[in-house]
This record gives sequence, C-alpha cells and structure tokens, in this order.
Amino acid sequence: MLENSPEIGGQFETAWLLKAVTCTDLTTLAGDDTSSNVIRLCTKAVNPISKEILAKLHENEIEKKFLYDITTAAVCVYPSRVPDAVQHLTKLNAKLPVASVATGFPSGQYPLSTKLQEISYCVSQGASEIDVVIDRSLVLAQKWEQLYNEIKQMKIACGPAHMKTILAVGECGSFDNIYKASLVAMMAGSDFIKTSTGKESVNATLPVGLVMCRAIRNFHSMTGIKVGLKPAGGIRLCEDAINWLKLVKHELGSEWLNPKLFRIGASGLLIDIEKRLFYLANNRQAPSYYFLAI
Ligand SMILES: O=C[C@H](O)COP(=O)(O)O
Repeated sequence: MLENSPEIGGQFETAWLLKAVTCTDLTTLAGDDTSSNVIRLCTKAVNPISKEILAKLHENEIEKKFLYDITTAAVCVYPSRVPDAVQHLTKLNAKLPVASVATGFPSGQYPLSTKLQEISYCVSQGASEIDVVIDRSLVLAQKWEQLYNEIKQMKIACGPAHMKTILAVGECGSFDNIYKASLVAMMAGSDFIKTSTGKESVNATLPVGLVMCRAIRNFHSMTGIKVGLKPAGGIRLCEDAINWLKLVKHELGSEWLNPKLFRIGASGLLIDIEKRLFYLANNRQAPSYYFLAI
C-alpha cells in the first residue's frame, strides 16, 4: 500500500507522473492567445511526451503499451479560441475534448444573461466541457439560493457538455464559505468543482483542496453522485502534481484518480513533468508497470 503512494523519488514515480499527464487539462488563458499558440497547445496535448523520452520509456514493454495512446485529458482555452482548438484536434484526428472557460471568466462579474449566452456560444463552437466561474459576491453575501439558481441555469445552458464550476477559492473569504459553495455547486448539477481561475492572488492550495474533497465525499455519501475535482492555478511542479494526487487518493480513493473525476488545470506543469521523466527514463531504477494498478 505504501509503495503504491504517489511519491517523488518513490518506486513508481514514473507511473504517477504519467497518471498526472493523463489528468491534465493543458491550458492557455492569456490575453495574447492566438490561433497559432492554440494549435501548438493542441499538438502538445496530443503528444505530451517528447520522442526522446518516449523512446527510452518504450524500452520497457509494459510502459510501451501504456504510452501508445497517452494524451492529456483535455485542452482548455478562451471562448474565442474554441474553433481553433476544435479544428486542429479534428485535423490531428484526436478525440481530446476542448474545454472552454465561460461566464465572464475570470471575475464572473457580468449579468447572468450574457454568461448564459457565452456558454451557448462555446457549446455551439464544439466545446464539450465548460469551465464556468461563479460570482464570488454571492458567496461573500451568503446568497446561497441565488448562487444555486445561477449555477443551475448554467448547467441547463451547457446541455450535453460537462460543467466544471470554478469557485475562485482565493476570493471566497473562508473555509466555511468554500465548503458551502462546493455543496451548492454540486447540488446545482456541476460535474466537477474547480478551485481557481489561475488569476486570483491565491489559487490552488492543498488546505482548500482538503475542504473541497471533504465536500465531494459528503455529497457522494448523501446522494451517491460522484463529482470530480479540478485544482487549477499555480500548479507548475511535479511535486505539486504528486501532492494533489496523494490528497485525492487519500481523501476520495483511487476511484477518483482518473480523468473522469480528477483534472489538473495547468499551463506550465507539463514542462516540469517532461524534464523529470527525461531524468527518470535515463536513470531508471524501477519499471512503471504499477500504472496498471493506480
Ligand atoms: O484553469 C487553469 C488555470 O488558469 C491555469 O493556471 P496556471 O496558468 O497558473 O497553470
């Protein structure tokens, strides 16, 4: 059990890092995003590990099997960039979902009507996952019913698209508020709850992750419904990814450690994972066949 824990330097570190890659929503959310950098992002999402590292990992027959189809979980972009991502992924013949942020990202300080129009636009352009952001003023004023109604309408606007609800925890005021906002978001039909936009001064932190995991666990035991967790914002190092995997495994169980129930939203994490995999592939101590079991 112990050796099956995600650890840097642990026996199965390679496997856990590969797991982190498959759970990553590879993200670009910059004011100067263009179709060119979205095309590059999609190409990277489909081929997240460089040929040089793959060649090394391919030396192990079991790794080879798992590496054949490895991609990130999704790409995540602004609404105006959704068509670029959809077209390029189609060209690459990749089944990767396109996630779009919406609802006045990152502040959420827009009328509900325009937020709903944004969602409809993203879905019409081919986004199959919508990362909506809540209006933090409703949390700070404890207007839980209004928050519920807004999220519920967003969920309806998403139609068949999966909805991840960003709480922007750094602006929610207290752990108590984060716990309540998590429950309200789940009650209103969110498929995932997500920590942050990446634009707040405090983004994904482990104490907040613990509160959100507890809310997910309690909601599951009350309703039988499994809601996913997406930490996002400032997750840049292998250590960060491993810590989140560890938290989710400990609090929610291995069942949650797959892209259907766990995502890491990150723009720069893959660079560090690739660096570390390069090191591990060249200084191999253990096979990563434990990927089978995690
Ligand atoms: O939703 C994803 C976040 O915006 C990514 O934040 P990051 O650029 O700090 O990784």
